[in-house]
Amino acid sequence: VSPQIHERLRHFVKRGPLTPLPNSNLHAYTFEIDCLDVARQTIIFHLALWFCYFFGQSLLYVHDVVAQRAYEPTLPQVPEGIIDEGEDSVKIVSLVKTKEPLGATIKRDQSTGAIVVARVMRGGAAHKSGLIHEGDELKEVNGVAVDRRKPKEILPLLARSRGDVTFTIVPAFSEQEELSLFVRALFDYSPSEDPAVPCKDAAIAFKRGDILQIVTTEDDTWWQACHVSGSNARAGLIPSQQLQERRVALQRPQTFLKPLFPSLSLSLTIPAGLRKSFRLGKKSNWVKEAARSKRWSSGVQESICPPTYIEVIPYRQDSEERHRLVVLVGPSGVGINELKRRLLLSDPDLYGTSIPYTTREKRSQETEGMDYHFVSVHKFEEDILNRRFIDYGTYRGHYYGTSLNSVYRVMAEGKVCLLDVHPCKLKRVYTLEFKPYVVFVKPPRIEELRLTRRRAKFICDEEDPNQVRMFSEEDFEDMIDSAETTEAQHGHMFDKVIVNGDVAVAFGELKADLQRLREAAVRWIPAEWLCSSPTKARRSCGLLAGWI
Ligand SMILES: Nc1ncnc2c1ncn2[C@@H]1O[C@H](COP(=O)(O)OP(=O)(O)OP(=O)(O)O)[C@@H](O)[C@H]1O
Repeated sequence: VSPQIHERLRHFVKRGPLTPLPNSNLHAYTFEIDCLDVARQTIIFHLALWFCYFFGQSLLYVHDVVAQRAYEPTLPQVPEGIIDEGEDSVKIVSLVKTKEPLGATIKRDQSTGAIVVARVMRGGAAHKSGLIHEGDELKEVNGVAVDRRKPKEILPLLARSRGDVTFTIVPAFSEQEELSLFVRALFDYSPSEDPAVPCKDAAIAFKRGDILQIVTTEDDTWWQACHVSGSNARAGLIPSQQLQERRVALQRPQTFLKPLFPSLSLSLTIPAGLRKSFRLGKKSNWVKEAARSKRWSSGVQESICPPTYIEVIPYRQDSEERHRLVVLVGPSGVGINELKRRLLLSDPDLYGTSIPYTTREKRSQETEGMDYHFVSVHKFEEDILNRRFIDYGTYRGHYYGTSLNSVYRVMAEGKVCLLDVHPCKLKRVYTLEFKPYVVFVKPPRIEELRLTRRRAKFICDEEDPNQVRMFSEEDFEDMIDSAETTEAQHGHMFDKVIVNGDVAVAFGELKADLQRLREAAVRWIPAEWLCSSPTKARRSCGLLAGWI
């Protein structure tokens, strides 16, 4: 039956739509059923045909509407001459005017003479439409140019309007649109794993270290941002700084807020420039305990806010200043010296390292300026007073330290200076002058540590390089524990995190990364290096005060 019905329908359609009789009830339609051979059809067939026709006709009608896109609203023509070449883009807003007023006031701008929207009343038709905003410049009302009229001449135009009122508007330049705030994300975010995101499709994923442009911070909880690099420039939702801080605060262990031994926190100064494996070796239980307390206490002082985003600005490097400071930080024994050694060997003309200062006696096999700069106690203390050390400390009655001079020396040779400092001392060089690139060397999971370090030994006494020992299970645990704390406290300063599992892989990654850094025309540097006062962006959204 259906092919026949289809055939009949086609026939009807060709002949044009059927017209119901004025008394349109079911029995009154004629439907030209004469074209069917009534004699050969049962009553049921007629009824089926009738229904199919009825719905079929509707279906064909809908098809035509969709095919011709006749459902789209038609915008009025933009009158010629109203908009000059190169002028701001206009928008045409059509509102349905009821008896209710539009809920907006207009005024003449004193400086430009333009007619602008002075106020949009909350809850009024204009406000509810979301299409008219304060500061919008009115060009036309219902096709009549208004830009040379007085406000009182425009009101009658509106009063006369019934039904649709069409406005031609130059949208106001909104402060919020002006927001051009770049941040580096300090955490990984995946909307698919976030049950709280209002709309997963409207959000964007990012990784720690990604540079994001914040487009709007109107919503306190969900900002809008887009990736600066990459093909997808679509803005999407990201957790706001406040939201992320709240989330981290909820996850943070209570001990973080309660230092165990606050009084010990400043008493430990770890010498710089020493082989850290030696530091690992000299750890006594007391030292370990104190080190733990130091982590929490300094953490509380420095990281009241959990790291969320850090404001950055683009910095164009000129070829003259390609060689900068590369700071390697990480827990003792993680492999910083190993990576530094491999970099120096791979390209001795490109990389150099700062030579530590010490007050201890030079040994026969040591060379001044190669192993250490050997100086007197008086000279060392003078340099301490003159703030010439990035980091210094004492061991067995001798001073050891890394001086700013030794960094300047390497940089003056046109080399990339590889510096290894305790993260607490990073602040000393975290300035525009040095523009450090900070690499955090992180241990892998404990299983991989056991596997990769099963034959590794480290020097455990600075005074005696022959004193070596193997890693213990406790060393691994301390390394992981310390890495977590360092990352939580100083992670906002890290440009790159390298996991040192397989040393060849870690070295390859570090080398390639430093190569990319040298070749990059633009670098994203912390805004705090350049602007001590709040930036325009900070003012406009009232955020990012201090570090975030
Ligand atoms: N990925 C790795 N796989 C195996 N052994 C490693 C790896 N990285 C480093 N080592 C070895 O671990 C030992 C300690 O490394 P290294 O001295 O570089 O650590 P460090 O971070 O400089 O330590 P410290 O800060 O305490 O001086 C060395 O014997 C080194 O060769």
